[in-house]
Amino acid sequence: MPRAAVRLAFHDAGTFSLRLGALGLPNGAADGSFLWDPDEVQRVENNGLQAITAALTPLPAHFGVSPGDVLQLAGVLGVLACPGGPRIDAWVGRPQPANVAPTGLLPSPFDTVEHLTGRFADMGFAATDLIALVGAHGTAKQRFVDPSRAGQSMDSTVDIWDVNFYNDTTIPDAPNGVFRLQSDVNFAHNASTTAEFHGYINNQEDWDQDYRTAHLLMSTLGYNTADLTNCTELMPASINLTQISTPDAGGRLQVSPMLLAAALEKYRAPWLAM
Ligand code: HEM
Ligand SMILES: [Ca+2]
Repeated sequence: MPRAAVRLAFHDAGTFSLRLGALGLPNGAADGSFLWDPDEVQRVENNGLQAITAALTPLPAHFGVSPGDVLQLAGVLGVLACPGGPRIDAWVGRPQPANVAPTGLLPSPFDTVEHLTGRFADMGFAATDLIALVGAHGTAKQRFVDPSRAGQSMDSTVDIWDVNFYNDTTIPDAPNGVFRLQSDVNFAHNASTTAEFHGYINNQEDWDQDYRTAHLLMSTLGYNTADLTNCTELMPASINLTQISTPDAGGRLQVSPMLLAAALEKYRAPWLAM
């Protein structure tokens, strides 16, 4: 469910378009329109997001808040639920969705790098933001790109929020059992993105920082944070990966299941008590 929440947060924000906005046309913001327009999740590009959308749909009415706040908070919590996932600043106060999300704007794994960087620029992202954001595929699985390999993950440590994705996507052959999206492999090698992509290999600290900045921007696309309220202090603490793991011979962190269970307990406790 946390993986789906992160992807949903992206699909909610990923129909934002500065160009459409400049023309005075509807430009899907990070407005939770998935929880408001029952048809949106039926679009083919949103396959796999049905369960998380159904789980979140009753919450705006239940809590008396907007769909955008519920959906984007779920995305921030989804990242935080991953061991090692950073605490992204959380903002609330988005108004009700103003319109159904425009179609044809979400990226396909078969789009060219040029198209994808253009689309992200139209959302307001620099190439660095895009390359930091796709690092979320380090905790992603695919089901619909190749159904015969459904359930395969996009890096070799899918349960952990780490930078192995960048290495696993760059090396000539995919590690055993890893499914690489063509678009991610292209980012690793294309002249316009390869420097950013390589910059995150073995560089957890820079990635965390850039990811936090870019995800915050993503979660507020279409809004000005001056009109929103920062509620980051209500978020649970993140799980510090280095405290619950030891590096193996290859320098990769191996998580201790016992310490991970204890950390998850600590993470969930304040929320379960509510
Ligand atoms: C170039 C842009 C992107 C493309 C082409 C892309 C494409 C995809 C595809 C094809 C899948 C697999 C869907 C399936 O078959 O089940 C996927 C999964 C996922 N994507 Fe992306 N994505 C992009 C950017 C992002 C961004 C910016 C984020 C979040 C910040 C993100 C988060 C995820 C997550 C978390 C999953 C896994 C969902 C799950 O396991 O349930 N993606 N993406
Ligand atoms: Ca939306």
